[in-house]
Amino acid sequence: MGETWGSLGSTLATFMFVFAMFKQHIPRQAWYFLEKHCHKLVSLLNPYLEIAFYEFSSNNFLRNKAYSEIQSYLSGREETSLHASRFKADDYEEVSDEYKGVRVWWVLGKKVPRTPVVYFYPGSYDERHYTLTFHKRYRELITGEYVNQVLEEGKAIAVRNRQRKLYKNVPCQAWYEKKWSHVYFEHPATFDTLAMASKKKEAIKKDLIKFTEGKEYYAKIGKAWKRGYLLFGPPGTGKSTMIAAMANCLNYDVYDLELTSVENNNELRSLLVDISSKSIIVIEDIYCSLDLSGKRKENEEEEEVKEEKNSKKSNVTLSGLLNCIDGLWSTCGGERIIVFTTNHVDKLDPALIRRGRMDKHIEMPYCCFEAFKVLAKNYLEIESHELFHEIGSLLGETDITPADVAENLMPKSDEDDAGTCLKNLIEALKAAKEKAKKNAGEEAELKAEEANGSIAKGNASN
Ligand SMILES: Nc1ncnc2c1ncn2[C@@H]1O[C@H](COP(=O)(O)OP(=O)(O)OP(=O)(O)O)[C@@H](O)[C@H]1O
Ligand SMILES: [Mg+2]
Repeated sequence: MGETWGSLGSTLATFMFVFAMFKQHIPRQAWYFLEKHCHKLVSLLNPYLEIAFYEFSSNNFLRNKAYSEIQSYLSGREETSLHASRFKADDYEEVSDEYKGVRVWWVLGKKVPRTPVVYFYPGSYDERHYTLTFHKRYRELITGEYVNQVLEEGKAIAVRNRQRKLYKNVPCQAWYEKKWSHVYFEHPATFDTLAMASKKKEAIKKDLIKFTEGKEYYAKIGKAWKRGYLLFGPPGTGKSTMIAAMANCLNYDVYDLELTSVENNNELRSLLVDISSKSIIVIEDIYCSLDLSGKRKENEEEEEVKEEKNSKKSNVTLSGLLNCIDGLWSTCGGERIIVFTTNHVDKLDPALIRRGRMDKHIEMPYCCFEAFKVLAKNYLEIESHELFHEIGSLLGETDITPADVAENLMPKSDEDDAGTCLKNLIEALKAAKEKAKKNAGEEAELKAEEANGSIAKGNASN
């Protein structure tokens, strides 16, 4: 067999040599004709077939799922099989596999395959791709059963090994550059450690779980499988902590979308379609990210003119954002949660936060007694104390954020015990109460002065 191939190889080489000599005398049309038929000849003689699976689809929007699944499958095989050679990226090393007694070979590469290729996904030749080689005789078995099994198994392995990630968008110069960079998401916040009234917390948890289980339901009612949450409240009330708790509860990735570094609506759209399912898309401080206080622009042209004027700054418009939240593009991916946070809920455009876009509005309030008890348990590992009563009544009289309570409860040295920390908190609460009283007094004085001024003005004009 080897000899046959060897002699065939040298015959072809001689043919190619002679062919190259006469090449210059052959007219262009004839050259193309010969080239075409030579390829046919080679593919006819080669008993092996190759299939390429490209990393990116030609429209450059999505990473091919098949590519990722094959990657997971092969890395899974590497872990389970003692004999499997290492499968390094870009090294063209071959890994063999067997299915129902049929041998196949996988290679990861960037170059043009030498033999005829069936493109499962369109892509340019220098992209990364896996090439699967097998004997033509088993074409149906391999392209059907085997490939399906690889993809299924790869998907299962990926879910099992999933280490969650925190993504942030990065400005990119060229289409092939990655739009999102990531680190591993390791925030320790959970719903157990979140300081909040337990009834409210349970309701949010149930809402989230119901959402994750709702694939069929969403399909039945004809709604995209996504849910919007608006978290609003003063700084330090736990909005970001809540997002971390949500991600940990659902085992989702987090995409932290910084709108100010998104150049325009088009870029926002392509960022969005690049987000995988089972993820939380977060836009923090939505009020500060964009000028969303004004009315929704009725005239798209107006926005385009504005876009041209400040081509350097972010030109994401309110309508662009709205389109991404619940326009047709928003349905790419599925099983996604969108969370907006803000300290200024009253200043947001109602279009942005209407139900359907932001389905659930969650107010993150100042610290109540129940929330304080969660923090005391987290920070001091106590569930009751003689100072709890006093703290309870002070919390009822003044506004303090969970962040401030937490800071006071945290022991600052080895000598600090629970009593010391609780006393610190009582001092902080009293100081906050005094401050609030003083501010209220000053405000009342100012109002009285203003009222007197307007009366005096009225008298003078009379
Ligand atoms: N409800 C809470 N439960 C537990 N910890 C909290 C809570 N709120 C605040 N904290 C603590 O205070 C810190 C600040 O909270 P966080 O960043 O979540 O506030 P925020 O509402 O996002 O504030 P900002 O509006 O400034 O972004 C957190 O690291 C956490 O330790
Ligand atoms: Mg925050």
